[in-house]
Amino acid sequence: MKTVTGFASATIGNVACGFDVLGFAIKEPGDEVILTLHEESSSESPVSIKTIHGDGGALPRDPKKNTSSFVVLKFLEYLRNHKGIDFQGHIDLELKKNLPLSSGMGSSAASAAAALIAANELLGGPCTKMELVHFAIEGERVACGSAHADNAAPAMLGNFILIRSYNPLDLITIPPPDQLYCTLAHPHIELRTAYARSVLPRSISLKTATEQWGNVGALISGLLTSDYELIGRALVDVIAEPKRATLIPGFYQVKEAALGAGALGCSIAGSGPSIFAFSSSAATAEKAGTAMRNAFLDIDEHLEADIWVSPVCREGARIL
Ligand SMILES: Nc1ncnc2c1ncn2[C@@H]1O[C@H](COP(=O)(O)OP(=O)(O)O)[C@@H](O)[C@H]1O
Ligand SMILES: N[C@@H](CCOP(=O)(O)O)C(=O)O
Repeated sequence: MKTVTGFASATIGNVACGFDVLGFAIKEPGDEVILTLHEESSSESPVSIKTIHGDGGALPRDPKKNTSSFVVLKFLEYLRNHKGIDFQGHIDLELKKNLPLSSGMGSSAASAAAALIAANELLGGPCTKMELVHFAIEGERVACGSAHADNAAPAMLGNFILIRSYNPLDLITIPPPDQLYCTLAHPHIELRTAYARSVLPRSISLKTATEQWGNVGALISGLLTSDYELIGRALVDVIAEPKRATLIPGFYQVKEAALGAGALGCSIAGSGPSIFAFSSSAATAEKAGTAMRNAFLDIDEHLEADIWVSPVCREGARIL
């Protein structure tokens, strides 16, 4: 038997104005997937979920419904159809779910990326990370009904990832500025990605579109030139945030607190309920975290929130 452990960290999709086309990874926390290879096939499915820790029993144990096992099945299918590798053994999967579910932290994508990096290592590394990312994106379809890449791609590849095109998939890696820090505040409530997508408008005005893509261009420019003031100025979302803010108790108070503590900008992490802020120093990022946590506590709901401060992860999914 051979055992391999894969790790993939939390990601923040959208990054305010880049709905479905921009995301980045932070260093911690993340999901772990432990795969054990058995040379002999022992069941109908080549992948079995043996244990899931930390999900409170919420996640599917059916290998075709959990993102971690589903993407390994897609990976094995690809090997058979495109690499001439017809896997005849069996893989036992153990998932350590360190990321909160429906949190806005890309938890399903982290499970998928961790499983894929481990499966690829287990079978001798037949694929590149750029090949693996296709399966991680498909895992999002299982998780929330849509194959958005802004969590899956940075979970696998690290850095900021801009999705220029979904068909064909065209991903652009943007390394982070050296002094960029992310503060992530996760209130202890759940907001399902699929529901948070259902509240979005199906069409927008030309004025709104123009404002949004102007900020996307400015944000990319700020990231590439390490222009921290421009990054903050461009962190404006006029499409998703106005609709989703109402789903997050205290959103505007938390945003004001982060900016008041010196953060460059602040918006919803992915589809929420987590909220992220950028700062140009670790000290300011820590101050913003304290302010965001206190703001969540001060609202009528008195929400507890977990806070993480992290630079952007440049490595992506890795073997532990
Ligand atoms: N292995 C998995 N890890 C996390 N979520 C999963 C997994 N498999 C299926 N899901 C489902 O994915 C949906 C999206 O949740 P999740 O990805 O945790 O949200 P977010 O991306 O906002 O953190 C949830 O309904 C969750 O139950
Ligand atoms: N672009 C997606 C991002 C979802 O991120 P998640 O971490 O909440 O799953 C969206 O905004 O729906």
